[in-house]
Amino acid sequence: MPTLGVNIDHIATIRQARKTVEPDPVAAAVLAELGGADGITVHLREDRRHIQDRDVRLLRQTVRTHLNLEMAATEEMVAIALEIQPDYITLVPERREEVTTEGGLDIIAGGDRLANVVQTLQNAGIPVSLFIDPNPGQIQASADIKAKFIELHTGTYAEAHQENEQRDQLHLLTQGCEQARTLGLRVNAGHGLTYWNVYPVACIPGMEELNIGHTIISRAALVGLERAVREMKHAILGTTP
Ligand SMILES: CC(=O)[C@@H](O)[C@H](O)COP(=O)(O)O
Ligand SMILES: NCC(=O)COP(=O)(O)O
Repeated sequence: MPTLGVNIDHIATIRQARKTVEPDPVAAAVLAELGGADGITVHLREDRRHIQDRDVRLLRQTVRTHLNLEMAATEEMVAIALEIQPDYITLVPERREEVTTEGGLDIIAGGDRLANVVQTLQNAGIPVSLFIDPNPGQIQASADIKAKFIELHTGTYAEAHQENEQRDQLHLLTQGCEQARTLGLRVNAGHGLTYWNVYPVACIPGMEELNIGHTIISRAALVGLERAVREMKHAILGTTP
């Protein structure tokens, strides 16, 4: 079954609501790891709406599992990544006006510029994951530019409320994972996964890591972060806490 990367962005959202010092994402990462997180994911956005540069620098020193830095494929972010050296990077699309990530990165349109970003980061020893829709053309393009991983965007699956639509989206994710593995890509998934919809995605053969944030932080606000992470680990395994 896949491992769990806990995205702690929205711990920082609470802090930034008052531009104060608490809750500290660095402390949250410790609690998430104590609860069983296999990795910590943070999205350093161009607009710094939640995670700050200071958070990423301190997390590099304190995370004991692995640190996944989500970022746009910009010069600014590449420079930060090369300085901080996360365990891996996930390139994601970004629009300042968006509430949250709205879709996958367009690898096909990214062309040589995106290929050069992937090469620069991987030449520096940082494996790159590309956050993409489960689209065969985007998966092929990800392999063509020699990314190590893809992260399949599960947002459309998560938003599907009809059983047949959920089934169709799950099939797309399963097919996408199979195609990616055949091309030598390692496969993660994430976005919009919850305690109630995660298990079918966790059962996809070859799925390595699920990056999950909002639902865990939401539950943590009521029951505490260690417990929320432990319960997500059980949800992924299909076991009872
Ligand atoms: C790429 C993705 O789905 C999330 O990891 C991303 O971090 C969402 O952005 P927010 O955390 O700002 O909602
Ligand atoms: N890449 C997905 C992620 O890190 C968390 O997304 P979400 O669970 O907050 O929607």
